[in-house]
Amino acid sequence: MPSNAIEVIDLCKSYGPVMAVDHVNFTVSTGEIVGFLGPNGAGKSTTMRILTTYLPASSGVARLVGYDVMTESMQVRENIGYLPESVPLYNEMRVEEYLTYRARLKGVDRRIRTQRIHGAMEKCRVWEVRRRLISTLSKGYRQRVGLADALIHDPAILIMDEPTSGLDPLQIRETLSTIKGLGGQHTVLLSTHILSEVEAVSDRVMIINRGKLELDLRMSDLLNRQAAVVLEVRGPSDAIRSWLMKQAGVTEAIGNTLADGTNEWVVKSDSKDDIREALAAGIAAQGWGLRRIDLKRQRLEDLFTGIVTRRPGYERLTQSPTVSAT
Ligand SMILES: Nc1ncnc2c1ncn2[C@@H]1O[C@H](COP(=O)(O)OP(=O)(O)OP(=O)(O)O)[C@@H](O)[C@H]1O
Repeated sequence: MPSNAIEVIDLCKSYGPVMAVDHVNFTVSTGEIVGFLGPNGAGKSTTMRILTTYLPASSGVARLVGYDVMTESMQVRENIGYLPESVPLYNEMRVEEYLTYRARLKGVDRRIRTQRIHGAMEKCRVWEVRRRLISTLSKGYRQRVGLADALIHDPAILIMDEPTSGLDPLQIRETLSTIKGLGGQHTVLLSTHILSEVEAVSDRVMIINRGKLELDLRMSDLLNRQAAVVLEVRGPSDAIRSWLMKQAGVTEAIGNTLADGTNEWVVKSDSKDDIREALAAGIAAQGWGLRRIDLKRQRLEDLFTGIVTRRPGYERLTQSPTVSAT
């Protein structure tokens, strides 16, 4: 199996004048769980529908486990499980009966069929409703039956479009824990609007906005990225600003005068080290009064809002098509 489960090169899709997917490049390594985020109309579903071979791209290349979505769509479908936002199920069938039907349709070998169906029902926690008519199931159980269906042929890649939409908080937690358990054995690409879901389950996050991939970042790197130090300092603001800007690692110092005349500073640094002690010592040595010093980590929500509303300082941060995700 290739080390990149998903490879997307310069992918474009236009609907008339609307560029729904605009020269998108990314790779996903085998076993990774990647959260695919974006505001409404960003191009998430279009990208996923191209990857799952339900929609042709206008140009560019997409390969899943090495198979091209345009020219090898059968092989792609054999290797993926797709959970669309609203799961199409046969209401008049019972859960196990439906999964047996789907396993047959997907060509799961008869000798291992029962084992696969039982395995998928256990993994997705639908064992207790296996004899129930699908029409009588709650939305959460229907979603899990859809997930069991997506898993039944043991696909290398799972693509899920808003898998928790419409679920209650307990069902969301259970679905997320099921998804997290799939990483390693399966490569997972999931789209969602809910940032905390991505933080909870993903190894990596990609943000698409107006068809363009704006961010592609490992969750572990997010923690180290652009930490800001918030300070409250009593002293001459011009002198404080120019002193702050001379300190090692400092890239930006934004001041704001508080009601009592003290200045609050948000200081950004590109250093991986915590610069608070050095700043505190330096401020004391200058004879200024330090009232507060906090480290503020950048959260996914800050990045998402910054990109979607195009705030300065939130530059595009993606891989080039030739750089591996590992
Ligand atoms: N069949 C279509 N015909 C014309 N335009 C379309 C079609 N499908 C999608 N679009 C447009 O393409 C853009 C991307 O849509 P897409 O559904 O991929 O976004 P999305 O990120 O999945 O949004 P949402 O989160 O709302 O589902 C939008 O501007 C949308 O209006």
